[in-house]
Amino acid sequence: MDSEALKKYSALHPKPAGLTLQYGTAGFRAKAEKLDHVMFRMGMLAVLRSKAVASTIGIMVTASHNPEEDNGVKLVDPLGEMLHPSWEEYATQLANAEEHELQQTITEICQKAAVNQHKDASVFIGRDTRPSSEKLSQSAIDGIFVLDGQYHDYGLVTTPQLHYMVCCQNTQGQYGKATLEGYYEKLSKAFTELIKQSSSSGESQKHLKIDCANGIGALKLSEMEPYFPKEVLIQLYNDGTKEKLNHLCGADFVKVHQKPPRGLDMKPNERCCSFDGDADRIVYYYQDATGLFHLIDGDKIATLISIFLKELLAKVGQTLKMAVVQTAYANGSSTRYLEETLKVPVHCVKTGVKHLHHKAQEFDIGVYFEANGHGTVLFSKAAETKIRRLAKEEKDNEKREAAKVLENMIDLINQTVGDAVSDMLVIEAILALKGLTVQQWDAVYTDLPNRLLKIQVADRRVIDTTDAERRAVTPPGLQEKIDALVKKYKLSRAFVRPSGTEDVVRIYAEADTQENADALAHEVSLAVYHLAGGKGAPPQPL
Ligand SMILES: CC(=O)N[C@H]1[C@@H](OP(=O)(O)O)O[C@H](CO)[C@@H](O)[C@@H]1O
Ligand SMILES: [Mg+2]
Repeated sequence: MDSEALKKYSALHPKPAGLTLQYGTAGFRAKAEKLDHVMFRMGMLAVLRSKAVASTIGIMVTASHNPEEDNGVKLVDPLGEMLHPSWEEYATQLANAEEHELQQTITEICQKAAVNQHKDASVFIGRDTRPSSEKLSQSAIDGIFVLDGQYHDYGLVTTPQLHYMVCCQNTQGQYGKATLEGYYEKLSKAFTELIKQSSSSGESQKHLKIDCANGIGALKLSEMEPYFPKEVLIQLYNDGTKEKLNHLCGADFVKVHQKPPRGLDMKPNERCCSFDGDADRIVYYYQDATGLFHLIDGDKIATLISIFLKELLAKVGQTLKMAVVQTAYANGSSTRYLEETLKVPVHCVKTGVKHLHHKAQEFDIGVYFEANGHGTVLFSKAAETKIRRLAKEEKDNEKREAAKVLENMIDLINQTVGDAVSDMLVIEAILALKGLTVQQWDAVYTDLPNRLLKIQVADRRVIDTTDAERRAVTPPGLQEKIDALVKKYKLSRAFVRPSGTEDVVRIYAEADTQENADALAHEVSLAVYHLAGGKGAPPQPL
C-alpha cells in the first residue's frame, strides 16, 4: 500500500465529520451527498475482498427503490451472492474510520481477514441511472486504483446484471458470457425455447405493460427487445424520459400502497407489472372490470413458480428436494397454500435477500421470494447435472421433454440474485405454457388483508427479535402486548422489527378483514410507540 497515494486520494474523498453509517440489509444507503467517501472506501474494500478470495468482486452503485436523491453501494461476492456477513463489519469499520485512521484500519482488516496484499485484485463496477451515480462510481474507481486493483466499468446496468457478470467471470464462463450481450442471449434463448412449446394463445395473452420506475430497467429492456421472440409484446412505461426515479411508481410503491403506479394506463384485466429502481424486484397486478386493483406479489410469484416446477418434477419422475423460503412478511394465505395444498415445505427466515438465498441453497431446488417481489430459484449443482443429463439422454419422450423445460428454466432464471427481467420472463413463460390468465393466477389463493406501517422511535435498536423476527424479545412487555392484541381478531398475525434500511420500526399485521388488519396494525404501532420510545406525536389510526 502506497501511503502517500492513500493520503492524497482520501483527501479528495473526505469523510464528513461525525458521520457514521452502517452496512445494512442492502449495503450503505444515504443521501447521495453523504456518500462520496463511502464509495472511495468501498472501492478499496472490494480490492481487499478480491485479494482475500482470489476472485473478481462486484460493486453496484444504487439505492434501489429509494428516492432519486439517495444513493447507495453494495458489494457482490464471487458467485454473485451478497457480500459475506463477516465482511459487512469490515465495510462499516472502513466507512466510518476517520481520515488519520484509514491506513491503520486497512492494515487491521488485512490482518483479521488474512488478506495477502501482494495478490492481484479484480473488481467489476456498475451503476443505476441516478444523477449522482456516475460521479459516485468514479469515487469507487479511485478507491480501486489507489490499492492497485484492476477494474472493469460496466457503466449503466441493473443490479442483477452486475451479479451475473461477476458470477460469469468467476466461473470462467460456465454461467455465461460476462457481457450484456451474453446476458441477453442466454436469457432470450432459454425463453424462446420454452415458449416454443406453448400452444398459441390469444393475442391479448401476449401483451404485457411494464412500469420501469423511471429507472435502469427501461434502458436495459429496450436494449434487450431485439433479442426477444416476436411473441413478446411488451410496452414500457415510466421509462425515465419525463419523470423522477421511483416517484409514485415502481414495485415498492405498488406493493406498499397497493395501488397502480402513476403513468401507466391500465385497462380492465390487462396484465401489468412494475420493476423497482435497480430492476431486482418485480410485482404483477391488474384491475378487474369493476375497477378493483389486484396485486400479485412475490408470494404469488413464488407460488406460481413452485406449482410449475412441482408438476415438471412429477413428470420427470425425480425426487428432487424442493422448498420455498419466505420471510415473516409473506402473506399467511401463501404459506398455507404452499404447505397444505401444494405440499411443499416452507421455511421462514429473517428479512433480507442474503438470508433467503443462504437458506435456499440447502435444497435441490430452493424457491425464494420476499413478499415485495425480490426473489429467484436456486438449483443445486447435483440437481442441475441430473436435469441436464435427463434432457439429453432420457429415452421416455414425455420425461425428456419435461427435463428440457426444466433445463431452460435453469438457464432463464438468474440464480445469482432476484432479477426483475429474468423473473418476468420466467412468469411470462409459465403463464404461456400453462395457458393461465393473470386472473386465474391471482385466484390460486386469496391474500389475507394486511397492513404494513412504520413508526419512528428514539433508537430502533431497543427492539430485538427472535424466531425469524416474528417475536420481539425486547423491550419488556412488548411481545405480551402484541399477543394480546392479536387475540382480539380472527386469522390474525402481527409482528414488529427494526428496519435494516431506514431509521424506522416496521409493523406488520394481517387479519380476516382490511378494517381489522388496519386496526390491529394501528394498535400494535401504539404499543411500539409507548413501549419502545416513540418519537413525536402518537401514531393516528388510518
Ligand atoms: C418489509 C420490506 O419490504 N423490507 C425490505 C427492506 O428491508 P428493511 O430491513 O425492512 O428496511 O429493504 C430490503 C432491501 O431492499 C428488502 O430486502 C426488505 O424486504
Ligand atoms: Mg432493488
